[in-house]
Amino acid sequence: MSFLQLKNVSYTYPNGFEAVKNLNLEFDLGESVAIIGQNGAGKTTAVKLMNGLLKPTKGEVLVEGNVTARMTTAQTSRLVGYVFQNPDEQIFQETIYKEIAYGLVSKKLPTQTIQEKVKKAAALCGLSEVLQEHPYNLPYSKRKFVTIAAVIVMDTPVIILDEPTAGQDRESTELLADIITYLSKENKTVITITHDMEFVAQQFKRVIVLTDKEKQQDASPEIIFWDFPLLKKANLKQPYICQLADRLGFKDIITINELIERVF
Ligand SMILES: Nc1ncnc2c1ncn2[C@@H]1O[C@H](COP(=O)(O)OP(=O)(O)OP(=O)(O)O)[C@@H](O)[C@H]1O
Repeated sequence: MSFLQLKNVSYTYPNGFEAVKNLNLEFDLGESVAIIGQNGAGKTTAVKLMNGLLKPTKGEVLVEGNVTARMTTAQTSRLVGYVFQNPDEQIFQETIYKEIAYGLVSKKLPTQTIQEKVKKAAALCGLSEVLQEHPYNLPYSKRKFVTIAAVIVMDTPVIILDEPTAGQDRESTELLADIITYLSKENKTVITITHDMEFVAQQFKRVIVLTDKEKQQDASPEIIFWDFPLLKKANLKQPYICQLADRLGFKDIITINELIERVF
């Protein structure tokens, strides 16, 4: 049985708008998965259903075999951590240390354990030097790493990152890739929503495409980024390396190394 399952899940917002329809998905521990799709496709709604912030209006979400509709949001979020799209919806402490430590303090862990865990999460997220700063002394892109550290520190089996690449420069995107790789090695399930197709091609072996509330595809990037009707339907662009390979007459390539091997 998969750790996280969505079975025929639909969600209609209180205003009557259906944002997710008949979604069936399964995630195992240790998997690293990207969710992509046009604006408004239902990606954020889908992940909020996974961590219990929303409960399905039809179907079931199961975490470790338990139905989230019968769990409190707090219980579900102890298993499925969610880093919000907008860090400013998540940050409310006056130092970065306190922000990362908040969940651990709520769990009443010993101070030394808290210090050790915060130090480790901060180092992973490139925040070791700024722990005593006010979060709003950092730029928006760095505040996103504060919220990532605050979720990682809770050690949940599943971690959802909602658009972590938005507004990030090359160095920060590489740091994100390192964080995701580290978490996968720790046997965490990492589910990442992103509009950065280059990042998806480089980082993920499994990609889920949502369009207009429904799942269109759940496959490897090699399949997804060479499925032109799907890319058109989902309003997605091929990564540049695929575009170049296509012009050179090669197919099914998604990395620079693959292209080099074919050319030379
Ligand atoms: N609280 C809400 N009440 C009503 N409709 C909502 C609410 N939140 C989101 N929606 C609508 O549900 C649809 C799906 O939104 P969602 O944020 O899940 O999409 P998304 O794929 O994450 O989009 P984006 O890539 O732009 O973040 C959109 O049409 C959105 O306007």
